[in-house]
Amino acid sequence: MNAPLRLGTRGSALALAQSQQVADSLTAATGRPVELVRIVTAGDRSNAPVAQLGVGVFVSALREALIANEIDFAVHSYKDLPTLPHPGLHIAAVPLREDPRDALVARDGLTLTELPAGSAIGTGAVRRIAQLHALGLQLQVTPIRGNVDSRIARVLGPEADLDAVVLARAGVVRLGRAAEITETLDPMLMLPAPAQGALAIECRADDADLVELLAALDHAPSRAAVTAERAMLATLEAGCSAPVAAHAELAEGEEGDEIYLRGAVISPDGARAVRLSRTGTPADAAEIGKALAADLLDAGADTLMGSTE
Ligand SMILES: NCc1[nH]cc(CCC(=O)O)c1CC(=O)O
Repeated sequence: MNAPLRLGTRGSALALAQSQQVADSLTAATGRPVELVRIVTAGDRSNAPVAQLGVGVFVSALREALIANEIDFAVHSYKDLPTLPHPGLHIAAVPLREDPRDALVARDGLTLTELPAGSAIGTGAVRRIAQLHALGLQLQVTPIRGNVDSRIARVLGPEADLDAVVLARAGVVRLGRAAEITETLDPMLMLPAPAQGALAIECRADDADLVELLAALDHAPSRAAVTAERAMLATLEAGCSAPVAAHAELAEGEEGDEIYLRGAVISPDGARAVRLSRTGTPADAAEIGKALAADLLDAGADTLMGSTE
């Protein structure tokens, strides 16, 4: 019998939206019914800042449910996954990636450069804070946290207290709120987080039938791009604790597909940055990422922790 596959998900609006989208595309591609199973994570139960909890708390409850066979598979925002692989689990698919860029939601339809000096701009990630400082726009950068809806409400809600927020475009799009984005930020200004906009579909490594079934959702170019970005991040983590950004693009070259990987390490105060790039073939995605990380370290990435930490 075709019993429904159990897809474990967090209860946040974004997690539910992306899990439902994956469930629908799996059913469309394979005919298998999928049911969503809500998993409450330690991160959902706590009000402590994410910086203190670490994003890992959102992931580990789902992984424990997988290992305990309470669910069959899980959908993660790939950028929230630790770089170390989890024993016994397998990333069976990386579906077609959403636009990986960051987005601005500002009052009155303003773009980043149109914001008047002194405007209050909110964002949570140290990577975004560092790059906003690096732009030298005389903005008042305010650290914020919370889900996508509450962050947008800080600009557009009845009790708005900020002129703008920066967040991942993919999350806003998945929640159906793309119309509220006032500018999608060029990676030259704001290089995204490694794997931003991509999902990771994970199941038990020994569940061979499911590994094969889920492969129907895999999108090879998206997987190659994410592999390059994450290999860069993993190599840098050993030697550097400053904010890291990466963006891989695939393009047709004269001898087949080419991957173009850009990486940056920025000091937290934005005063100094190392930005470099590398190209190669998609088959060498991981090697390109590792090599770019080595280049960044050679160029001084490990010396970029500023005095703000
Ligand atoms: N940091 C939390 C997080 N993890 C994944 C997304 C959504 C975008 C994505 O899937 O990369 C977000 C929100 C954000 O950064 O604005």
